[in-house]
Amino acid sequence: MSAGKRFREALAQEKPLQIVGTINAYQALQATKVGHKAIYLSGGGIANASYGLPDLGMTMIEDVCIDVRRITSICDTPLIVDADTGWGHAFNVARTVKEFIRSGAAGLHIEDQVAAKRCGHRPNKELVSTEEMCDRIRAAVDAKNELDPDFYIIARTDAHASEGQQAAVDRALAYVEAGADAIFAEAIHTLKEYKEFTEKMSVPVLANITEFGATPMFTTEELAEVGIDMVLYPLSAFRAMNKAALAVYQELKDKGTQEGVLDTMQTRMELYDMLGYHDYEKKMDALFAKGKAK
Ligand SMILES: C[C@](O)(C(=O)O)[C@H](CC(=O)O)C(=O)O
Ligand SMILES: [Mg+2]
Repeated sequence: MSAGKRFREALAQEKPLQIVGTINAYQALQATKVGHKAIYLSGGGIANASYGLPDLGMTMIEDVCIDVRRITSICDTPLIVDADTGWGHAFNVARTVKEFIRSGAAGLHIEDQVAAKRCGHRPNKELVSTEEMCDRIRAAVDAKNELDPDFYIIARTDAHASEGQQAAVDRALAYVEAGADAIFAEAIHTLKEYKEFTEKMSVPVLANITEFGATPMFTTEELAEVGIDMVLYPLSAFRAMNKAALAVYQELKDKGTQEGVLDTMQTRMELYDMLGYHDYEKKMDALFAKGKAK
């Protein structure tokens, strides 16, 4: 079953479908173990974690594909990937889609910002025209139909901040018309506004419940009531990991021992269990010369 198909099955099973950010392959395993049915690779997260850069459109397609492959090679949970602005004109967008599919992704979101993009929750975002964004979507749909027709194309509009709610809804309607499978309404402020989206769209709508941004932390229950189909938590675990790591570095520097932060750490056994370490070890002992010699 293609990754796109697996994502569509997950979407049919859970409403709203929680899509949780997994910054690397290990986190993908952890999210899956907990029972999450869909995972996400954040563009901001790749820029921050893999390159130490801000989320300002500085990473490129291959930078992203490297991280996509790392996750999909070890984890079957369908992965939605942040394609930012798609890295160029329509032909580039088509390549982006094909490379994502070849890398094992289940879907992507592509946004209507200019190439010099910003995080969706920061001021002064600039958008391309509705026509140019529709070209991006048409190119994406055309490309996925060649490789995986179930690959899921989510059109993100950042228009709410600069053009207002009505313009954002109008743009989203045009994006659906252009062939988007779903709409990502970015940086929305109220449940009422989400409801306007879900009532007007003939396709599923995604709410991005990222922390410390423009959108309050609405619960899945509240979002379900206004018809939201997918809820994204792009960087929640990443932010927590960062804070935990900083505390460990600080503790080592200050105290000369990690004793005081040991209870914040996953144990060796917990780590190994997640990785199936012991199964690998058994295989090693059974199959390979070095193991047999012991
Ligand atoms: C979803 C997002 O595009 C991402 O890259 O994860 C970001 C998330 C964030 O910065 O909190 C965005 O909303 O622009
Ligand atoms: Mg992003």
